[in-house]
Amino acid sequence: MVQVWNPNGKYRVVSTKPMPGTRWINLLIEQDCRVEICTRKKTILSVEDIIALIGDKCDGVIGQLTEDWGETLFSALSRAGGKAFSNMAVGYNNVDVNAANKYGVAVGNTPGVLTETTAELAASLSLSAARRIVEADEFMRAGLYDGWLPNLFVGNLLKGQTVGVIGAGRIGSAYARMMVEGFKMNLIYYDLYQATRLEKFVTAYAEFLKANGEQPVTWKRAASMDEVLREADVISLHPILDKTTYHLVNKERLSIMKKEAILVNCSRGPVIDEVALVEHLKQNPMFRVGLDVFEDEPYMKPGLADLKNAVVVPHIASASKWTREGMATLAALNVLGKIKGYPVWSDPNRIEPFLNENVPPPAASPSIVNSKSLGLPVSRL
Ligand SMILES: NC(=O)C1=CN([C@@H]2O[C@H](COP(=O)(O)OP(=O)(O)OC[C@H]3O[C@@H](n4cnc5c(N)ncnc54)[C@H](O)[C@@H]3O)[C@@H](O)[C@H]2O)C=CC1
Ligand SMILES: O=C(O)C(=O)CO
Repeated sequence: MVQVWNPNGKYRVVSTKPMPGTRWINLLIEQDCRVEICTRKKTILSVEDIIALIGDKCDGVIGQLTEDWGETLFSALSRAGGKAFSNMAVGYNNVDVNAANKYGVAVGNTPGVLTETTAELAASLSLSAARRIVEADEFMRAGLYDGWLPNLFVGNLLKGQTVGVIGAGRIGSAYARMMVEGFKMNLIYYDLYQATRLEKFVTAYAEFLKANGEQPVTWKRAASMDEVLREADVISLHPILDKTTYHLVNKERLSIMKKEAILVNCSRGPVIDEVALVEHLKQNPMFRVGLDVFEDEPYMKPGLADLKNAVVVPHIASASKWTREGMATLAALNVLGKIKGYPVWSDPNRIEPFLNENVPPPAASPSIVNSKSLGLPVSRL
């Protein structure tokens, strides 16, 4: 149930799951690591399962967003001599960073490499919901199509409508750009910070459209999230999950959205109150959702699976081959960097040098979220 690579390696690195590609394994082996990969069929490993994997001596662990990395696991890792953990994910709401700090364990994540892939899935869900693709597909397969009809699966036109983005960070901004440029939608966004590059992009695109005699697109930074919910026709959620974003979309907020709006969630399930959402979908058949994430993954709240106005996929937003291999590489290099005493890369938004397969990666950890708390040195590169 454990696959071992380079058994005589000096440092023991455990991966709680097999991960795509082989580059991440090779990079670890080249730096004298013994790599142990858990191959158990059980999808979600418990804290006890992971304690058993850590054992008595473990220098670092690569883990998954389904695992509960809190006090118990960080103390177990620390007892085994480990100082490094990396999630194979950009989101790390499954990690208690304070507990990691207490045991001096560096916590890595994998930003950037999944930005476009995740935004593309959000765009796919937006289109699937707007054009009722899943419903129509089911209809065809059921043999119900008996000829073209003026009223068959009529959906929403995106062009000229308003796309709303909540959390215009890396992924939210990439999604906004796709929807604005791809479908000539106007943008309204809400974030704690100004998305300057996104604003500049939309302004430049508007100029381009105007110069070509077309209606220019517009953008607005909303003063509140409610403003986005009231005004947008398609709304996509891209904030981190923390105390401030738990149930950000609840019963009251659903009620202020347009009756024919589309809501997409590729962030984390608990950002939406899913029970309230199921009720809202039942009451408003023209309201549609595209969901990649769920409040109690892997489960859906009762009733959701029966609703035709919901498109649901199993947390696959980052699932492209290039991205998943890149995530594995970044996670492995986060752990390796700490083990080898390398500094932390100065800009986690500029991770390309780590992904170039033709040259060795920089001697740094690409992204350590608690580097400041641990006082880790920063790379000058
Ligand atoms: N479904 C999936 O497979 C994936 C999900 N994700 C999720 O997407 C999240 C975002 O990823 P990135 O864009 O790379 O992170 P990011 O840090 O670049 O963007 C997050 C944005 O949310 C904003 N934000 C934080 N609190 C907010 C609030 N209360 N209201 C509005 N905005 C708020 C931040 O200011 C920031 O701009 C991750 O934390 C993760 O949970 C990421 C990748 C794949
Ligand atoms: O990276 C993340 O946060 C995910 O959800 C998986 O890609």
